[in-house]
Amino acid sequence: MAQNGVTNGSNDSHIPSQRYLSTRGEDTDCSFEEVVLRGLATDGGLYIPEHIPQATAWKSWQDLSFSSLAYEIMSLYISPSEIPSADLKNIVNRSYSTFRSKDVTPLVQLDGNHHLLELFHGPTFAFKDVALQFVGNLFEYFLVRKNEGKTGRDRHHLTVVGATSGDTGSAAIYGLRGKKDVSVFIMFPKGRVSPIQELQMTTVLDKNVHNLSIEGTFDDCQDILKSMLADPEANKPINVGAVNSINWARILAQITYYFHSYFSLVKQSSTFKLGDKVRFVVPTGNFGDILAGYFAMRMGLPVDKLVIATNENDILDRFWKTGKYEKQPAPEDGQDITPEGVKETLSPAMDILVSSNFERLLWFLAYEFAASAGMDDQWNKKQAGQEVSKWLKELKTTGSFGPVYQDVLKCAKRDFDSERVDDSQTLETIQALYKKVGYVLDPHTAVGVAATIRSAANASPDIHHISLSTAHPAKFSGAVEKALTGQEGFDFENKVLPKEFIGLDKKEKRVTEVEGTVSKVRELVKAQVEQELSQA
Ligand SMILES: Cc1ncc(COP(=O)(O)O)c(C=O)c1O
Ligand SMILES: N[C@@H](CCOP(=O)(O)O)C(=O)O
Repeated sequence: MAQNGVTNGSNDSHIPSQRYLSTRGEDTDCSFEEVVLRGLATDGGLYIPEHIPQATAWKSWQDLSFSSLAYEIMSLYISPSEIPSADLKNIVNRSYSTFRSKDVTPLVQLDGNHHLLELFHGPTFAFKDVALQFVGNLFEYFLVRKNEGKTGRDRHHLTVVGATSGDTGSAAIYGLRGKKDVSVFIMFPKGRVSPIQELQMTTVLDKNVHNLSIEGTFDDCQDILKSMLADPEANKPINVGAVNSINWARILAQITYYFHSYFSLVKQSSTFKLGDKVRFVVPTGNFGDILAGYFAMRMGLPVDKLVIATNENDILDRFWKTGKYEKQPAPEDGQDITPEGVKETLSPAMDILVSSNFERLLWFLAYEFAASAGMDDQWNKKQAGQEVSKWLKELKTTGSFGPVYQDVLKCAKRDFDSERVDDSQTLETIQALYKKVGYVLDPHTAVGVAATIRSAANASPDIHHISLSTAHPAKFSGAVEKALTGQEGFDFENKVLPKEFIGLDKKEKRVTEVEGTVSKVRELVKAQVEQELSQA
């Protein structure tokens, strides 16, 4: 094995690579490396694998460690001709060695058939670490390989630009800080991330890390990012890459914990057997986390339903109820003005108007609809790409599309349920669970737990629910203290706050305020990268 886990030859290099295509159908036959380094497809769509692999041997994975399981799953999507097996194992092992829990993502029983999947034991205390520790090492791997024997300006330099409502930013920074040949720029909406989230980002002073505070919402930051990625010519000479869940590697890495938690449930519960179906409930914003569950299900994991839990920014919940995807709901009776923009809620990481990964699910729904015509796979794929392009164009120009065909909505409802949880229900859920079992939920997880309680009321009593716990409660002290101050035994400073967060506010910070336009952000990024390269 050479530097940073890159090997030069492999016995398995004859195996053909899994190929990828864009949801808009114009960008096809791409390698895993191209997909990861580009982030967004060249036609503005999102990359998906040409085929969802079947995990025929999934039952034999039940005793594997988290890293070994991740390796097995990823091997089905990344051919050893692209990343030799020994290298992939090395990348995966290094990525999960930074987690505080030996199980990486432990499963905790809350109550009867309700379990909580704790995804916050990584460096930044949020579920994003599971993917971004891996993505950081993956970028490094590809860059080391590309730059072998090259010096100075000949080296390939990657400029990662990210948009965050709080968690992706710090997880990306911790995944990439100090790495060679990479610069990281994270845009966050000024005043709309929690104080701890902002400190987690702005107190990282590595030379390759830059925080940009943008006047506007998360959607504004995401739009700037997408515009930059869609115009590589204007970015020249820098190569812009993505760490948001538009990057396929993010989704891929998240598939592991659906399988892992399923196997943990089999081990922990006397009433749940290998092969039984489970419901996963996922607090949802950009639709990345739950999409990984969809892939797990399509690979063969027995899933009864995937339950989308939204806050008051409920575009997805409205789609599942009406088949219409619209940024703003139509005014209710007696209300003549449609409320404008995103709502600020107690679960700010999900304060999103448009969910970027929903486009990936739309492609699979459109493909299934096309396949019912009985034509061949190529035709179905072409139809799916055209349909998705049409829907997304309509969304861009009118702010909505749909209602989609009844059969498309039927397929969506077969695999998913949806629940909308408002702020008062979020607070009630944090309080009720604390009183019942003494467990402190973060507000995003509470949205999921409230949805689980509703889902359980409508499901067979035998069905087990796994709620995804997406962040540590200390990241959202405002909501947690609002719900629990005065409750017996509640002591935020001494019982909730992890030692890693103490004193963050006293540390030196670095952040730049930037006007929220593509041209201003691009200008700043280019100038900064030029400076970094000239000093390298
Ligand atoms: C704590 C937390 N929960 C839930 C979500 C929603 O996840 P997704 O955007 O993948 O749907 C996010 C942000 O992405 C988050 O930071
Ligand atoms: N909630 C996210 C928003 C960005 O989502 P991503 O999963 O697409 O990166 C955040 O915390 O930044």
